[in-house]
Amino acid sequence: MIIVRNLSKTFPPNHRVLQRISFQADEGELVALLGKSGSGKTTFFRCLMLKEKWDEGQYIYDGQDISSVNAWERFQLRKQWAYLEEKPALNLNKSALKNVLSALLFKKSWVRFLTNSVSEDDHMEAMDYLDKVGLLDKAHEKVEKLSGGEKQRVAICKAMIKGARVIYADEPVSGLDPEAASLIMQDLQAICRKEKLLIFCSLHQVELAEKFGSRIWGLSDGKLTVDIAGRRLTHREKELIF
Ligand SMILES: Nc1ncnc2c1ncn2[C@@H]1O[C@H](COP(=O)(O)OP(=O)(O)OP(=O)(O)O)[C@@H](O)[C@H]1O
Repeated sequence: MIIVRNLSKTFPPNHRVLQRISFQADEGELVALLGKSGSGKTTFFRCLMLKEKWDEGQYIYDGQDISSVNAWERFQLRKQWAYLEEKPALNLNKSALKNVLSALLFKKSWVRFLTNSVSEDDHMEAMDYLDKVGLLDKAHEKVEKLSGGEKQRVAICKAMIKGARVIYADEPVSGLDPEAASLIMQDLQAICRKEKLLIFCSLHQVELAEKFGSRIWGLSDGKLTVDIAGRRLTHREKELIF
């Protein structure tokens, strides 16, 4: 699904953040990305989401070389990707349900877009996703009243209803207590398996990467120093990352 060869990124004047990163990742994989603070995890995601330009390297998505796509194709590609942040960008004054439905903005027909109307199907689909993440009873609750973990689950529902095929989750469980963090990781693992998504998830907690990652990557000094199937990391592997 994604093939990257020798991707490098330098911030001016000469801060090299990513150095010749190469990998292939496919649908159904949950890639847990570990790395020290400042190791380049966010920059890496931003490059893959075309929010940041890279200096050199080849990036192929679904067989298509990204360097050759035009602005319209980029726009279409971006619709297939979702970004989950530590603090999800939600409208706090609106209900969980309305926040989820807002992700349909670009999927709606023009008539429904202009009249801002929601079809019965959209409504049911949004409720289904909220149900899947255990938020059905909070569907009509204002987001400002939800906990950090619940807000993150609303953001996951937004990604799902948008029809995202790739999710970039940038430290989605930072700031959550261990139980809430584990629930979010369980949700990501479940949708990854069921919907055959490709999920990249940057984490600071090694244990979560070991428990939920189908694959574990380590980023250090701008290089992918570890790329293994999900399992307990050895001492040596941890040293290569931290
Ligand atoms: N727009 C920018 N201009 C210049 N330098 C930047 C820019 N964005 C990030 N950097 C630098 O690139 C390096 C990597 O930053 P990045 O945010 O990608 O790391 P990270 O691994 O996500 O960190 P953290 O775990 O703390 O979120 C840092 O040294 C940062 O200061």
